[in-house]
Amino acid sequence: MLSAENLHVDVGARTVLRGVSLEAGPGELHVIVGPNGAGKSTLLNTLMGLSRCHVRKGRIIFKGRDVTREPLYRRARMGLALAHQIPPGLRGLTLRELVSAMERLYGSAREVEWAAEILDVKEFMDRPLFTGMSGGERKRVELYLTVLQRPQVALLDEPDSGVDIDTLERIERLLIELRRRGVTVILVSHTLYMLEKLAGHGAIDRVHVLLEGRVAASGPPGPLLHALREGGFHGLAATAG
Ligand SMILES: Nc1ncnc2c1ncn2[C@@H]1O[C@H](COP(=O)(O)OP(=O)(O)OP(=O)(O)O)[C@@H](O)[C@H]1O
Repeated sequence: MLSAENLHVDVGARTVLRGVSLEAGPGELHVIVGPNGAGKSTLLNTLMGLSRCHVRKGRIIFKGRDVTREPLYRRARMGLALAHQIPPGLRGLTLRELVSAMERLYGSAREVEWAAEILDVKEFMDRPLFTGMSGGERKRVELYLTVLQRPQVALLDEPDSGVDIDTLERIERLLIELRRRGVTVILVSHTLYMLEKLAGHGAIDRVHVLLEGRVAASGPPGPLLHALREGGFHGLAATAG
């Protein structure tokens, strides 16, 4: 469905990714973990096609097509969506107005009623975006807007950061449901506790550990999450050599 082949990416004057490869099939949930600054957001932004991420080498294949040079809007039309780590500011619109505009673009919001329920966003419908929303509320709305695009591949950048434990549980349910519905998810997360729960449900297909712009380890979640719990990224880096 989506693969990165030996991606080397510069942001500004800095080389951030140094040969990253991964391959996610239909309906798979892949998790990217790594220390702050390892390049996780840059990887998602590059897959989405944000113009500040300059691909110096390597390719991105989406649905069998080389999209490395395709602009963001074309990738979005093909079925790729990104939930930002820090949702961009929107002004002058209520959530209801945005939902009805998106409904015209992507089809019925009724199709994703299940996501509105899981994320419990109804109370925000008549609030202007994102005025006065707490960090966790904003994350829920951002996730809902991503699902509303009915993507085939959802790139989720730390949807779980700064949210309370009840919201974490909602996000877990959302991830399990997206996977069940055949949506491919690439998730960046620091929440080991949530990842272990998801792995316990058999909901994670693969974990990739990114260290200094390279995939230091990649595999099924059990052994990798265990190694991270025991030794942190430092321990894993030592094992990976
Ligand atoms: N425009 C830029 N100019 C210079 N360096 C940049 C730029 N954008 C990102 N970087 C650097 O690239 C590195 C990777 O950033 P990125 O946001 O991808 O990390 P991350 O793994 O997502 O980190 P975190 O876990 O803290 O969110 C960081 O060291 C960051 O400072």
